[in-house]
Amino acid sequence: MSEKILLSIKDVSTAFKINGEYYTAIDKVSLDLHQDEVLAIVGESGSGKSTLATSIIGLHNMNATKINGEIDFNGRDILKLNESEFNQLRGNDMGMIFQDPLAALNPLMRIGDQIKETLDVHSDMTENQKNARVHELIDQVGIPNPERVARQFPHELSGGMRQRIIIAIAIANKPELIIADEPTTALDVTIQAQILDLLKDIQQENHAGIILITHDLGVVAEVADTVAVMYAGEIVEQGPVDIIFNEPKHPYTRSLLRAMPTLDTENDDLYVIEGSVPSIKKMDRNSDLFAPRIPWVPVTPGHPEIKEVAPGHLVRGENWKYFKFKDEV
Ligand SMILES: Nc1ncnc2c1ncn2[C@@H]1O[C@H](COP(=O)(O)OP(=O)(O)OP(=O)(O)O)[C@@H](O)[C@H]1O
Repeated sequence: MSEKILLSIKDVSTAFKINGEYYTAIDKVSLDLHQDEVLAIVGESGSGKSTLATSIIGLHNMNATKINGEIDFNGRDILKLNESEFNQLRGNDMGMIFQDPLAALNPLMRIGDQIKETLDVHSDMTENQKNARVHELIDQVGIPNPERVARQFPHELSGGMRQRIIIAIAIANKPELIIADEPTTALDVTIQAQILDLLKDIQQENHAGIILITHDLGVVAEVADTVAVMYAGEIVEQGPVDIIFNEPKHPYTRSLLRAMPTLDTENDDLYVIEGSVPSIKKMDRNSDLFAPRIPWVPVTPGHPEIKEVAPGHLVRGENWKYFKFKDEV
């Protein structure tokens, strides 16, 4: 992992307008991403992972969204860019990979033309150079017979192949930052592993920084360098991947890890975290938002702050110091 900080997110909060009122979906999130780093953002559904991603890539309807804070990307505060500057940045410097490749591809357009569209920002490339680059990209994401595939339509490819095409589009302009939101969730397990290997290869070849959003800790273990655990729109723990897996501190991180299926766990032995992530309308931001899900632990009043407990390892609040699972009490 390089020393160079590519993306620095400082105190970013995003609120959505619902029936005329704003509700906070992410609250004062701060993170750094280095060049060559794969940062995984984990948490259950509704914890704010996608909202963080879409806040970085500027994909919100600003009539109904308020974003505060600072997002510094290569020295520019991207929250201050106008729409056309943002579009330029997205096409060139940031690549995005989403969960559902079918939704992201145009069903009526040939694969090659869809990849080529991304290259159109380069007015200096000739048509032949673009075609050659399209074939090179299809080859780079591990699809055999690129000339033939370039002429095909999305429905002619399998789900795994389509996700490879999305990755080809995302890396077409060699972006420095790639944001992948649940890139393997829709795929079966063997294909998942191949796509993760591919992401890892690309990160090594292109020296990109990758933000990988997932609810799957198996995916995290496979590819991440660092991890940020989100709950109810906040980071509750953050650190290098081996620390998060081997010395997790926050009760939420420990619960997620305990709930993680392993090869030797029988399905009915799986730990279940009580309750669910509250809706943004019901979050009391003056409290410990995870506390209601561990009701046997005494509640500390007020809102817990995040603190560094060891170099590069941050944990929110103090109750991790005496937290025990219910069956250990
Ligand atoms: N456009 C929106 N308008 C109103 N509320 C929203 C909007 N987008 C997300 N939310 C709410 O913000 C909270 C965080 O959602 P978000 O999708 O970021 O979570 P997530 O961790 O990515 O979950 P998932 O894995 O299900 O996508 C949820 O309570 C969600 O209902």
